[in-house]
Amino acid sequence: MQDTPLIELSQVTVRYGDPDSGTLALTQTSLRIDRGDFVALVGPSGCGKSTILKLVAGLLTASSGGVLLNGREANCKGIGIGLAFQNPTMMPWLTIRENIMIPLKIVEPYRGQYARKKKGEFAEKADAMLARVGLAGFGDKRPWELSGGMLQRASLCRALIHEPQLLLLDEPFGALDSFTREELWDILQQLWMDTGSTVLLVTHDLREAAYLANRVCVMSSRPGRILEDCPVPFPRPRSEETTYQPECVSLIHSLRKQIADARAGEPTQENA
Ligand SMILES: Nc1ncnc2c1ncn2[C@@H]1O[C@H](COP(=O)(O)OP(=O)(O)OP(=O)(O)O)[C@@H](O)[C@H]1O
Repeated sequence: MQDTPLIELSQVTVRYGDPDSGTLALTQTSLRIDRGDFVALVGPSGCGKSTILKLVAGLLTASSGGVLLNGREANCKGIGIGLAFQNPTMMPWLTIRENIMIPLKIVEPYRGQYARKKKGEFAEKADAMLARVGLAGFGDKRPWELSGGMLQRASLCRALIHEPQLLLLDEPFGALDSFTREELWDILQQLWMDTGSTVLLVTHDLREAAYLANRVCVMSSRPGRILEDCPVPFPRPRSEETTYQPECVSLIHSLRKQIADARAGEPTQENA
């Protein structure tokens, strides 16, 4: 018997706004993600990638079809979820350490212990995470004192500090220069390998998808659905060099072609 997947979308439809005439964002979308997997969602702009993340996070309800998390209907409280987006929103009046500790203030079982532990154990946990991402000593700084890349590192710490089972990432490195982005791929890969979290990553960067993911799911143009589910078989840990190996280059070309076909509304052919 197969284990219950952590995420299961079955024949999901999402229509925003008016139930008859609103924007149809997703149709017949099915996706299964097992615990510990790392899945990248790619596809034409506006095809519904972020909509899938919102469904999984319990921030949006499907118009029809099923969205199960750990076998139960998805809602914000079902399992621990970490979130990181393209532009990390930090509270400017808090230090970086305090920003990172925000999930501990909100999520049980940490919430009940927050008042007692925020100056001791929790602060040490935040500092240890900052050190993991190369930001040792930055805990007392305010957000405006950090660069975009540093803020994105801190935002990864905040997404992971409550040890979530699931990490949802929406173009987290999209706004960064390519060197910083590649450094953060390495950091994210290490964090994923160490924590065993399940990751669902939305990205427009196909090299990023091939570097990080175990599977890349290619979506059709809006209304979106999953067209192809491409395994990424390269051994771990991967490095920037991995993305220049012929097998990886050919995978990236194939993904690019599938998305170009999807944008043109043509049927895709795997590895064409
Ligand atoms: N709250 C909303 N109300 C109405 N329409 C929406 C809403 N959110 C998204 N949409 C529409 O639904 C479609 C899918 O949006 P979504 O943000 O999921 O796409 P995406 O693939 O993440 O886009 P991108 O790659 O450009 O970030 C788009 O046409 C978008 O305009």
